[in-house]
Amino acid sequence: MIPVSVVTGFLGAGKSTLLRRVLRDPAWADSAVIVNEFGEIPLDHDLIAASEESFVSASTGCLCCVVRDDLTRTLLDLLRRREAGEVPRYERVLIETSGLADPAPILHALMTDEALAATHALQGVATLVDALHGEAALARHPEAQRQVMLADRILVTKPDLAPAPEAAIRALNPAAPLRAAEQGAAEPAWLFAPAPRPADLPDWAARHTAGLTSIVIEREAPIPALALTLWMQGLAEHAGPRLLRLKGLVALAEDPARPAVLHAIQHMVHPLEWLDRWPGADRRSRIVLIGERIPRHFPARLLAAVEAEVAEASAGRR
Ligand SMILES: Nc1nc2c(ncn2[C@@H]2O[C@H](COP(=O)(O)OP(=O)(O)OP(=O)(O)O)[C@@H](O)[C@H]2O)c(=O)[nH]1
Repeated sequence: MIPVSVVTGFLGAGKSTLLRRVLRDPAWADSAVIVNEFGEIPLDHDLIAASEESFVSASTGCLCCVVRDDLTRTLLDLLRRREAGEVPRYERVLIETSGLADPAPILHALMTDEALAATHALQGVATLVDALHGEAALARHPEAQRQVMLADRILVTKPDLAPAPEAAIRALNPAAPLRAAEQGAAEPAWLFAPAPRPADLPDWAARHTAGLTSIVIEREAPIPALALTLWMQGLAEHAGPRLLRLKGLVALAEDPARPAVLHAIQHMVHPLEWLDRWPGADRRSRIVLIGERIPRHFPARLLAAVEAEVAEASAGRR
């Protein structure tokens, strides 16, 4: 039986940061990770730098709705390839749901599929709650509420930025063990320990925030750092709290050989990180935005306008 754990938590809570850290731990490196993202292009796949032994498989779309059957198929297909020696002989599977997934239908699928139940053992649900944004997400988004309600273990992330929103968490889940960890430094043996599970999880329909869309921007030409900064400020001013999440791999004009990793969660822009090299041959900048009622073409048009202005200003200085 292959143990399977589900890692969930609202947009930007720190799921990929945690998994990247877990895979760096030699005792947990032999894990297969299935990443699901809401945006149309997979980025986390490139951001969770896997070791030789581990294996990361990515899908986009809504895991709890559209691609729910895909998950069952992916797990069984992965197992077949493991037996055939086509992928590393992983010892467990960690599923990172998208921040907008309701875990209920996912758990239901994992628990009711016969072929899956014969080969895989569900260990539990680890839910990450962002100390800074968690309380607001729990108040506004049904996905975030379900993620906490169904948690077997709760990990409060970003304790360096704010105190844990314990009252909001306990109102939804009074009993699950709770810890806090900075930058994903949680104990995997605690987080992924098998949890007792009721045999009859109801087949709840997924609950979702209405009106969320994801917008993708792809760029051939590197973007000047100043243009990127002004663009993000402009977006924040225009969209305010309607911009839930922005992440990307960006070729900056100042250093296009290494991609900069961009993260913003609502108004909070995290400091840029850098990858040592591009994950593949594709060196285009790619940015995914998730928001409520943001006009589809607005972000790309704003970026083009800001770039033109920055180019004009620097030409004027020459
Ligand atoms: N200050 C601080 N930042 C953190 C911590 N954990 C994660 N972050 C940052 O939060 C941002 C989002 O982290 P991710 O790991 O990408 O979050 P995620 O849950 O995978 O995001 P989605 O895929 O959009 O759902 C990144 O900039 C991280 O560096 C923490 O403990 N403290």
